[in-house]
Parts: sequence; structure tokens; C-alpha cells
Amino acid sequence: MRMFPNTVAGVIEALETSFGKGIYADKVVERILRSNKKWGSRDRSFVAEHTYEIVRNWRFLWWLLDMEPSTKRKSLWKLVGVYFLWKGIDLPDWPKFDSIRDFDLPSRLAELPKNIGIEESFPEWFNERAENELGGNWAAIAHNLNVPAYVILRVNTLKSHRADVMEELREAGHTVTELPDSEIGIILEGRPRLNHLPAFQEGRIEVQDGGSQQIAPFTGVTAGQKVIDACAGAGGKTLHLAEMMKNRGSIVSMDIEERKLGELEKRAQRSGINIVKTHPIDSRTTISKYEHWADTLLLDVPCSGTGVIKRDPDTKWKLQPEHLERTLEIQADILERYSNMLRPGGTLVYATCSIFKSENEDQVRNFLENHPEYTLEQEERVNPCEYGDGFYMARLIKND
Ligand SMILES: C[S@@+](CC[C@H](N)C(=O)[O-])C[C@H]1O[C@@H](n2cnc3c(N)ncnc32)[C@H](O)[C@@H]1O
Repeated sequence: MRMFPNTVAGVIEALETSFGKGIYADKVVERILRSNKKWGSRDRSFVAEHTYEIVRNWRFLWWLLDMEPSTKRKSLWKLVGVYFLWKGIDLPDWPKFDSIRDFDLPSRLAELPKNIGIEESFPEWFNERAENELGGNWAAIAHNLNVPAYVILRVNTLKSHRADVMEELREAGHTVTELPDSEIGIILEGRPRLNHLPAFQEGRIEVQDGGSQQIAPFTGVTAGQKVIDACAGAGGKTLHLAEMMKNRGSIVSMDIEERKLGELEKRAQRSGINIVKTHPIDSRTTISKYEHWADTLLLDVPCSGTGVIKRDPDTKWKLQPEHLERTLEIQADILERYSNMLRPGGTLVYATCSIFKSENEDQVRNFLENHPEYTLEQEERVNPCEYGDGFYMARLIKND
């Protein structure tokens, strides 16, 4: 592989800004790519791919060097050098790499301790918490969270069929395969830009991870129902619910961020969906207005995002224990207050993209203890795997 000083400097700048200023790496990479318009597609993927891979392996790489993490340029050149050695990529003969050229990688690797936090690069507080909450499952989950995510599409069954969309994408030069165990998912190779594709502009496809695609079917919604998606965001699951309902019935999509609901409305229009009404949550009265209204209530609550670290490796370093504690309180509050929107006999689905038991099974157990009027019908974990992120979902029935 040929390496160029300006693209390696791009990786170093991205790391310096992301770790130095606490900005998410995807935002930093996006800005760097925008300000280097002359870079070709290979240069762009070089900067993006290696920045994310170093973010993923940040703690392990510093351990290799036996150094404390730093955002000083000189140290970052060393880090990037040891990273290339570890990846089996020959170092170019630039003086900046001289201090790392004779690094004895095999001897250092022979000293690697049996610690998932170092081997798989997670902060120690995170590693300890995951070991406590996930026990023997943590090693495999940690490993899978470091496998870069594929782009997964969901076919809009109101407008098309998977075979037709796959044919259309192939004709446009893309490599696609069916998502295993799914009738509507497509795996798209590479990271092509999608928004110029007619299939995207005309609402025949949406980008949605394989794990996330399991949540709407888990709710069991049917055509004609009254549904509330109370933490709808930009509507990934609202759209899927509407498609399952064959665009018949009524969905109210809520969120505290009105901007996201605006995006949801645009996506619904593109998808040919007209049963969705949005409702920003601006006071407690928004919730009381819908008392006992919904047949199905989806609470896709804000969470640590630890199930989607494949996609957002920065979460490892940006998430702090105090954020997690605050998130636990918000989740409990949402369950407690928003469940009032469900009619007796209705179905509540609680979902997260977190791996932590405290955000998942424990929240549901606490809720059930205080609410004997609910019965847990089913709960499922989708562990991060080759084609998907990590999710948790629980289906509760409110007794008549
Ligand atoms: C996991 S995301 C939802 C993703 C979305 N359902 C989808 O499928 O694309 C959680 C959402 O909850 C929203 N949120 C945070 N606090 C909330 C609250 N107290 N009530 C309702 N929504 C909230 C966030 O703005 C965010 O959009």
C-alpha cells in the first residue's frame, strides 16, 4: 500500500482533534475530508478507515508503546507508526517514523496480559462494569464490537420487493447480498453514498442495521392499530412499524427533539407513509393527552449506545460513568410515566441499543416489581455480530 504524508497527517489531525477536544471522530473526519477537496476516493477512505481503526484500538495501541495516551503530535506519530506495524503495513522511510522503526512488536505482544479491557481496548471502568454485568459473555461481545459494521438496508415493502431492489442496486454498480434470516434486509458492500440513488430518493430503501430491523416485528403491530413510538428520533422504527401496518391505522411519533421529528416527516413522505403524526414532547401534558390511548407503545429509549460501538467506536472513550447513571434515571422515568399512554390489554415494547444489563433486564425487572398490572411476555437480546449491532427488547402486556 502506498502511503502519502498528507493523508497520514490527516489521520493524526483527526485523532488530535477528536481526543483533544472531545469531538466525535466521524464529525472530525467529515470536516477534514471537506477541507481537502483534492483528495481522491482512495485518500478519503485511507483517512476514514485508519482513524476509526485507531480509535477502536486506542487503549491497546498505547499499551503496545507502554505510554500514557496523549494528543501531542510527536506521540501520535509514534502511535500511528506502531499501528501500521501491528497491521503488517510497511513503514515508509520518513524521518517522522524513525523512533518506531526498530520496535520489537512480537516481544511486546508476548507480554499482552489477559485483560479484555487492554486486548479489545475498552476503558477500565467500562471493562469492569461489562465483566460484572455480562460475565462470560463479555469477551465475545467485546470482540464483536470491534468488527467494523456493514451498511445494511431495509426494503420498504409498501413500495417494492427485495429482489427488485437488489437488481436495481446491482445495475447501478453496487455489490449487494441478502441479509441472512431476513426477508427485507440487504447487505451493501463498501460505503457508497446513497442519497443520489433513485431507490433511496424514491423511498424504496432505508438504511437500518440488522439488529434494529428486529424491533418492529417484535412489537407484533398489525394494520389498523393505534401506535405510539415515544422516542422516535428521526423515525427509523416508526417507518418500519408503518410498513408492517401496511400504512393502515395511526402512529404518533414523539421525541423531545423537534428537529429529529422534522427529519422523520420527510422520510415518511419519501416512503409513501401517511399514517404518522409527530408530536414533540414539550411538557408533561403531551403524555397525559394520550392517556390509555395506544394499543402498542414502543419505548426505544435513550441509552449508552454501547450496542452500536461497531458503528460509533468513539462511544468507548466519550461515554462516562456519570452519563450512564443519568441515562439509567431517564430510562426509568420514561418507563414509569410514558407507560400511562398504553390502554389496558395493550403491548409495551422497551428497547435499547445497549449491552448493559442495568439498562435492559434490570430496568424491566424494576418496572415489573412496581407495576403488577404488567406481565413480561418475552425478552430478547440481539448480540453484536457480523451483520448487526447489539440490541435488547422486552415485550410487556398490560393486563385488562
Ligand atoms: C435510541 S434513540 C431513538 C431512535 C429511533 N427510535 C430510531 O429508530 O431511529 C432515543 C431517542 O430518545 C429521545 N429522547 C431522549 N430523552 C427523551 C425523553 N425524555 N422523552 C422522549 N424522547 C427522548 C432522543 O432524542 C432520541 O431521539
